[in-house]
Amino acid sequence: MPDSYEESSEHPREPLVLELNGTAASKMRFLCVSQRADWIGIALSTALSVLGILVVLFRLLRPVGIPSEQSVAVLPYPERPLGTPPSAPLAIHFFSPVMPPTYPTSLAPPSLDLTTTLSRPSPPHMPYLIPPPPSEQNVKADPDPPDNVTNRQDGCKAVCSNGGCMPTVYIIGSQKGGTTSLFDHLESKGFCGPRHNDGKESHYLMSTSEHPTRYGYTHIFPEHQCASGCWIDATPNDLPNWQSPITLTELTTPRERQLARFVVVLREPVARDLSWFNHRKSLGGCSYCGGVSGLSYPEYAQKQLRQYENCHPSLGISDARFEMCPPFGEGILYGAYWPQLRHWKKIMPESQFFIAQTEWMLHHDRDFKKQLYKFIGIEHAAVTPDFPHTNALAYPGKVSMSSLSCDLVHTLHDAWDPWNKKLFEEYPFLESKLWSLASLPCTSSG
Ligand SMILES: Nc1ncnc2c1ncn2[C@@H]1O[C@H](COP(=O)(O)OS(=O)(=O)O)[C@@H](OP(=O)(O)O)[C@H]1O
Repeated sequence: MPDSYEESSEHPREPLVLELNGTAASKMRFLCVSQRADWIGIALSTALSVLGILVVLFRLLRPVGIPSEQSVAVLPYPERPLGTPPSAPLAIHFFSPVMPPTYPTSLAPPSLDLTTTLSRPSPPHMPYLIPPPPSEQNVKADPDPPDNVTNRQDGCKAVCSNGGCMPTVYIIGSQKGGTTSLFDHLESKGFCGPRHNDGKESHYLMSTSEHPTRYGYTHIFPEHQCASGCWIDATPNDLPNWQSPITLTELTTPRERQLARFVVVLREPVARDLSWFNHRKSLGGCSYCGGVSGLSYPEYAQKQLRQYENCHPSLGISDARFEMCPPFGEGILYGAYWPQLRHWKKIMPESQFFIAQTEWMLHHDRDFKKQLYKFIGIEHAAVTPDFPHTNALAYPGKVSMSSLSCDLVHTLHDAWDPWNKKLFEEYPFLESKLWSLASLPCTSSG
């Protein structure tokens, strides 16, 4: 048996049939490998050529306007806890996330009304409205921003890249909590809302948004279309929406998440629910108004109560109940703020939330504004008195709380009360008396 065997040029592909001892067999393996190398080489080079052609085709066919991969943050997807993610009623997807939307020219950026240079505060120290700072492991690392991001850290200015900006202020709730008046006020101070839809709410982060992308979201906030550079997304459906904070995490860089400030104004739940009922009634039929169609408020409320009582009552007042009975845009759990905030705070650092009651905001508007301005990085802005009163949506049949029977108002109050108690325990700076039974007007049956 020779030490080596070279393929004969005369019989290049004839199989070898040899009797081998152990040593020869081990050598023979190399011979076979070398014999097959040609085939493998041919296969590999063919595969590489095909791959090359595909890459060239892909780059040629990619539509103009889609960002390159480097401009899209690839971030870890937070694990979704037990239970299906709830949805919300405003199932509106406003534009294709693939191509940039067009913006109405009528939405000119408002002028900046800030008295001095804006400066972003270090994590806020406002004992009245802000919960204590989070533990260190709660605060996410802040690596260097990517090269193509304008690194503007001052004041409320957004981080912009590739022509779009990531807002730094989010009014996430509560729906019917006076968020439009609050937004209008901040707009009068130079903040800018999304350049689509109603100019206030993007509805982009909610579970109903199809294929949200960083590009699609930031281009609702186009660079150079806001004189102050301070962008807000004021979508109040985000607070009860399971998906919203998860999507926001997917679309943002760690730095952008660190700059984000979440403003939450919570309205007494019975009043909030009635306002949301009136809102849908006032529109006289709309894509998300089905829930109130043909129902009086007492009928609607009883229906919501029954659904709530039948949905995992054994889970009591718990996160699990909220997860298992997701509020699809209405009902008792839609006004249960405690588990909603807990979900958000599992994903975003606690120190970045500004939480207040609507009633407090309206009755202590100067104090509220001072604290809010500091929180969002415009502490030098002049505090102008009073909030505008917008979005009252008056219509002939508008139901007032004082016209409702005390039996109904008390029953509703009792349904929300244990959720409110949890909220007050977790945020002792909130005032339980503002939401007490005595604060709710009603008509006694006797
Ligand atoms: N300044 C002032 N004083 C008293 N009440 C006020 C004020 N600003 C807003 N509101 C009331 O807030 C309700 C609208 O809330 P939102 O703007 O958050 O609604 S929405 O979710 O954006 O549709 C809506 O409540 P209802 O009137 O009960 O429907 C508004 O009247």
